[in-house]
Amino acid sequence: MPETRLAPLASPFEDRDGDKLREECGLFGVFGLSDAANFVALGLHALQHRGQEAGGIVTHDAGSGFHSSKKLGYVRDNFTTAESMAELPGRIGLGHVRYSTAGGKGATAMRDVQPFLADLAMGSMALAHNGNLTNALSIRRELIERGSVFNSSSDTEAVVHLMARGFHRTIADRMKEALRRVEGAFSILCITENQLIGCRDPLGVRPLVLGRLGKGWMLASETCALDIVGAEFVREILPGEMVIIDDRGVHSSAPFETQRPRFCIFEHVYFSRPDSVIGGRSVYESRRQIGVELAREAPVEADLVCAVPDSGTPAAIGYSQESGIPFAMGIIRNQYVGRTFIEPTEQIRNMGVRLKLNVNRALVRGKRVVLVDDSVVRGTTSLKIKEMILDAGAKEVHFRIASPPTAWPCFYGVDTPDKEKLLASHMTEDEMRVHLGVDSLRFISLDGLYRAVGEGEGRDPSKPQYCDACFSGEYPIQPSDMIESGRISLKAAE
Ligand SMILES: O=P(O)(O)OC[C@H]1O[C@H](OP(=O)(O)OP(=O)(O)O)[C@H](O)[C@@H]1O
Ligand SMILES: NC(=O)CC[C@H](N)C(=O)O
Ligand code: SF4
Ligand SMILES: [Mg+2]
Repeated sequence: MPETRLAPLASPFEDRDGDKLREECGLFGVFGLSDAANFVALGLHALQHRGQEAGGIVTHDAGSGFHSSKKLGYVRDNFTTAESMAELPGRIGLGHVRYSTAGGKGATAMRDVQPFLADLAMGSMALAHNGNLTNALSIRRELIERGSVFNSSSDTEAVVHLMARGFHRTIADRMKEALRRVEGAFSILCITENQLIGCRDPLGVRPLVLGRLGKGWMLASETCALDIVGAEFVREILPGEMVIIDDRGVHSSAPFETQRPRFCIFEHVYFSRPDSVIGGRSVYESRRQIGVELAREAPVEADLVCAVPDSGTPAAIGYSQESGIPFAMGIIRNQYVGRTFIEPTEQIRNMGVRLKLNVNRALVRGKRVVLVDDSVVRGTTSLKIKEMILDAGAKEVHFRIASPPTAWPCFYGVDTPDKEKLLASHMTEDEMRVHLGVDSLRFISLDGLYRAVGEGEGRDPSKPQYCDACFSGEYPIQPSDMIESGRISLKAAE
């Protein structure tokens, strides 16, 4: 018989060292609509940018109980046929698209794909998570010692086991009890045989919104997922709030001690879709405004403003509007390359961004070009694009970046390279300019970014309004597992 081994205990929360800032996960839950799985599949499709490794849907049908389907890859390839939907009957549904932040290196293993379906003493439930738990490893260790048998290498599974071992009588109360024990960032959805439950961590690091369609309710990571099914946006779930949705409506409670919210500012910069609305602000408008602030902070004489598409586009438009320099499509994106393009051979891997982006040679020849991108992480994209654009005959290249230098890793649901691989962790802005070989390079200031997302006075250093740890190194939640294992030493932890 072939041997089956679970990953060794130490591996689940190793630094995954992705190449880039990888997105997070997307959540979509439906209550009270027949064929809920159809809505879930559409909602997940709208949230595909948040995770492309895998997707899963669990439904509950009053007659036949729970049904689950979990697959690696895109929603469009796995959940679009009538047959795949027929396997998921019921009027309660929960879906998840995943980009892993915990678990073994490499591609997502099937056993880590969410939602997790579990039988508890009082009934079955399915649970899905966006975020990352910073004390999952120590909880896992403790629970394994007490006899829990973990089936995945995901941090999220700790919540399931805490719920299974809880003292309370209802699933919602068990969930509260479990979530009071975990630390980190979480927007979590859970379905039972008669409820859809949603909860945001006390700091509200990750998003979660409530929508309504006819007699049905929805909870989703972003409003763009409500739009795709024609649902009305009702409101955001508040930081630290739990909502329980059943046939009588939506019931809200506050299971945690109140804390000052610290929403992830990078959601505004990059992760969320530009057609989503966060905190009453259009993401597109925030990004355009970042471009406006950048043009004020870092003007330059040039002939064209071009975006590194797609995520740099709204900021490039803002830069152009404020500076008066015309916006043009100097870089064209191949729409058929996903965010995680399969790079089968070394030779193809080396082509890197060329697979996705190409320079509009006729346009940029002889021009002084301002290039606007949302972020510089390792600098790989910027380096390649600069080469391509100079090769096409541009006279000057000026990079303008719509976020401050990314110098610190994220522990709250975004997979980041090791700190030393982040260009900004060991280079000043000017050293980066020399490294990238461009005529000028400027990042938006942290204050400028705060202003662009609606904080007119900028960042309040005594009470920052957002999580901005990847720029500031000020972590609002201790990454306990990482500190305990000696893998990081942080400003905040020193
Ligand atoms: O400095 P780097 O390490 O190259 O990382 C920064 C780049 O990575 C992201 O783009 P990516 O190509 O990953 O995806 P996108 O299509 O979502 O912009 C981001 O938008 C930057 O362009
Ligand atoms: N990116 C995320 O939000 C991931 C959720 C969870 N930590 C996982 O790895 O599956
Ligand atoms: S560290 Fe950065 S990416 Fe992570 S939650 Fe905070 S702001 Fe967002
Ligand atoms: Mg990009």
